[in-house]
Amino acid sequence: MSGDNKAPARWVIKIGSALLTNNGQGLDLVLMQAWVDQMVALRGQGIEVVVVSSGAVAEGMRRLGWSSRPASVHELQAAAAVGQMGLVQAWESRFQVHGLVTAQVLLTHDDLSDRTRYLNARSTLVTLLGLNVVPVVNENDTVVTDEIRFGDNDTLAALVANLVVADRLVILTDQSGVFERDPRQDPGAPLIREAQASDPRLMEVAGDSGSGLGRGGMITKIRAARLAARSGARTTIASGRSPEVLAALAAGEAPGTTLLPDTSAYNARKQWLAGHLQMRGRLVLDDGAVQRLREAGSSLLPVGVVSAHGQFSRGEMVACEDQQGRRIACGLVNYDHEEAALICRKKSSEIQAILGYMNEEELIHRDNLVIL
Ligand SMILES: Nc1ncnc2c1ncn2[C@@H]1O[C@H](COP(=O)(O)OP(=O)(O)O)[C@@H](O)[C@H]1O
Ligand SMILES: N[C@@H](CCC(=O)OP(=O)(O)O)C(=O)O
Repeated sequence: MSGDNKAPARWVIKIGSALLTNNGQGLDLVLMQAWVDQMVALRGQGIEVVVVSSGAVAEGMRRLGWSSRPASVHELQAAAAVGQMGLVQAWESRFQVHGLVTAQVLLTHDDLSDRTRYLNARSTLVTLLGLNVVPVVNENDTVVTDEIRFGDNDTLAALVANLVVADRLVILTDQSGVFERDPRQDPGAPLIREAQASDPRLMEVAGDSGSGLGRGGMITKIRAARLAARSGARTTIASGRSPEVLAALAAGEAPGTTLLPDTSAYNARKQWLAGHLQMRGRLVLDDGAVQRLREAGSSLLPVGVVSAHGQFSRGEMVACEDQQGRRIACGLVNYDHEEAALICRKKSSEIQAILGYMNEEELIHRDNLVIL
């Protein structure tokens, strides 16, 4: 089993309110188009993109002619409902320039804490990515109550990064990154270029939101980096106004502040996978496949799979067993149960002819496989 192609990289890109709405003056359509152009280029390089877009409340306030953030939850929710229309219209039309379709995904805390809803949210997002659609995520502000709200989209973006097991979380904001002191108070403060996400000093330098529009400030961004690190994602906090910031990241440059997971991204992701997703089915492997998985750390190709059991969708967790029923590994599968049944024992070069399309040449890529 070799499967040497890299699994598609996956980035979650979060854009904050002040940045997106030009400090509350209205959606910055020029900047949005610039990010969209770069995201489309990322996709051309094999990087799947999920957008987490704030700005519903800020845009709703502007549309309703409110100059200060209302105190009552109901008014905030009303503003979010108005503003969300503007947000999704703007994203959809910017991506349409490139012939791409977007999808609105509104999530609440319950969606990510309940096991079944978590897996449904995951399947939907992974399916959308498989369909070449760009998901645009926000909190479902109109139905959340204070006790159950994420409150800030930094946390939501990190949980989405966990959900889709992203490689990278990019938080675009109105500052160039994390500074040693809030640059709104001290414009001379030096920029922190790189740190471990877990570094306790970060919590000391990070302050609240200085814009009055965003909710989180730097504290929630650092916490988000820690959450994202659990599933192996590195986080970049950078200025969304810096030209070509996403393209620079894709080119291997490090604009802004990079916050790294403690263990290698690979190990963190594997540990997280092992503990956080429910098994939805089983693949029975032949002896050769068992040996390649254990000894060579290879991907699982369909040719080494004898049979598929259970009702799993693409992107869900399945167990890999030997023919005596011993569990060897588990991992995120690239095909659903019907497709898997059709391609078992077949060479990857035959997938296209059998299914009429090919997602990936492996059933489970080694990056998404945990050997037990
Ligand atoms: N150490 C720090 N480095 C950079 N910005 C900081 C820091 N501490 C606090 N901030 C504030 O965080 C703000 C960004 O957070 P926020 O307004 O919530 O943005 P967003 O809307 O992008 O989520 C910055 O404008 C800045 O005033
Ligand atoms: N769901 C809210 C998100 C508010 C929020 O977290 O804003 P930010 O701190 O700018 O990312 C909205 O769309 O207004």
